[in-house]
Amino acid sequence: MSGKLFVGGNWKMNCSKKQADEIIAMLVKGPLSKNAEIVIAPPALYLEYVKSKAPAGVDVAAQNCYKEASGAFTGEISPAMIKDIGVEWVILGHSERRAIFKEDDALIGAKVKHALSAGLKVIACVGETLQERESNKTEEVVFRQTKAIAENITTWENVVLAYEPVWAIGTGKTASPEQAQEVHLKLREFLKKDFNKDLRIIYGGSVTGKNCKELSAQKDVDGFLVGGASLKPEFIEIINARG
Ligand SMILES: O=C[C@H](O)COP(=O)(O)O
Repeated sequence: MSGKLFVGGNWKMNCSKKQADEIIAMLVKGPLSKNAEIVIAPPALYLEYVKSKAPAGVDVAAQNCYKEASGAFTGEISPAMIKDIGVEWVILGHSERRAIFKEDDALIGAKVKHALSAGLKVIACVGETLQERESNKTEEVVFRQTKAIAENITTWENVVLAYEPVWAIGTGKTASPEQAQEVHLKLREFLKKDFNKDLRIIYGGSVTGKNCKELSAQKDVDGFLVGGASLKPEFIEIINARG
């Protein structure tokens, strides 16, 4: 899919207010390519603060939300609350949510549906573990996860699909540009065949200033979801990967 390079920065459970200020100062200084769509995802506690300080052209995302608008769900936040503070995006289905917090395809699908109906835009994540890749199950796993998401999409233009092989997340072991391209193309073909739709498909997993250019040059890589490097100065290099 052509268009701007989509660059998401997932801060995960990192940063203090002071560190948030430092990252924002780095983004204010830039330079930020006009050919990039930038979305940063701080922890929920800092969403409103980061939103108020982020420079023009940098959007903000929550890292998760629940599938209901309100109620007795201690510890959760709803899409309505995210919208209420002026934040437009949410990340759903991240592999850390799947593995550590035991979120399954059905819950992720329900979250996608509700977030979209509340007017949020969604970065929905899929990806196989090392064991699944080594037993040739990559396709089966990412198709199953993508199907559970796609079946719940009502507004396709408001969804970005993030392919994040679990073995590449936070490990320094990036998928090669060929490995990323291969899965992205398969996902695109799957969406076309089963849903007659296209989505922006971004790559996540140890993206750095060093490997971003080659990855971003792949035909079916529409951008990145960056973890660790989104907290560092090299995030600017990644934003500018395509110039
Ligand atoms: O959401 C981001 C991904 O989990 C990638 O994290 P990473 O860049 O630290 O490997």
